[in-house]
Amino acid sequence: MNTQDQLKKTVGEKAASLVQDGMKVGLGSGSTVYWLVRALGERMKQEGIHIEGIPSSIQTGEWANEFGVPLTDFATTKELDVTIDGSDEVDPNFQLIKGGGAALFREKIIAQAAEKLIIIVDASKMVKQLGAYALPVEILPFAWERTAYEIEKLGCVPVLRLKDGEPLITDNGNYIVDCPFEKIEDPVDLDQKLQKIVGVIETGLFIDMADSVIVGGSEGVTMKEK
Ligand SMILES: O=C[C@H](O)[C@H](O)[C@H](O)COP(=O)(O)O
Repeated sequence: MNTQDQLKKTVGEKAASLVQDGMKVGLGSGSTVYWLVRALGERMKQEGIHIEGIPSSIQTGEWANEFGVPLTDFATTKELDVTIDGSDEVDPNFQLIKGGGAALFREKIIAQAAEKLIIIVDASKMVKQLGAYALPVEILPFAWERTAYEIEKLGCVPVLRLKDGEPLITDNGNYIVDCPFEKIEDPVDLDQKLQKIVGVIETGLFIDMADSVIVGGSEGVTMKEK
């Protein structure tokens, strides 16, 4: 396992240790969340705690099944105690860019449903300013070229995300465009402008949502609170 994967494992396990018996937990997506789900399954087996999760992607649901974390859904549960998720960038105000794994729409739903959002990252994701990571935006396949044209007016050239040479289809049946803004001076303003474009389903900007960030770096694990 390389150093970055070791850090992802460490922060995933740290976050799992904060989950308490009886909690309903939003389970994010991505390679860091893999370690979280695995550690939650371990805790359930070893400590006998019982939790229920709602996954933000088909992949996370499969991991939950693999590691024995029971799942529920929003038909039976409207509020979660905590959501734990990875991120692609985190700025000093805890504003986030997410969606590298194309799961941003469901991730934002489980983030909003939770009393607390904990973000787990290795130190490479901590940035002074958002934007070096191209911002993922989920858009409707219908007229996607027009939606991308409107996004372009905000200062980037959106790139349709492909998989095996074809447009990547999200778990929700939509497309993703990756938007290389490079420097996002005002994430709140950009998010508002993007949300106004008809055809934009959801943006990868998570504004004022994260409460804590668990960071794994060379000097160990630190938990930063807002
Ligand atoms: O759509 C994917 C998510 O936003 C992920 O949480 C994000 O891309 C971070 O993933 P990873 O932990 O694999 O770096």
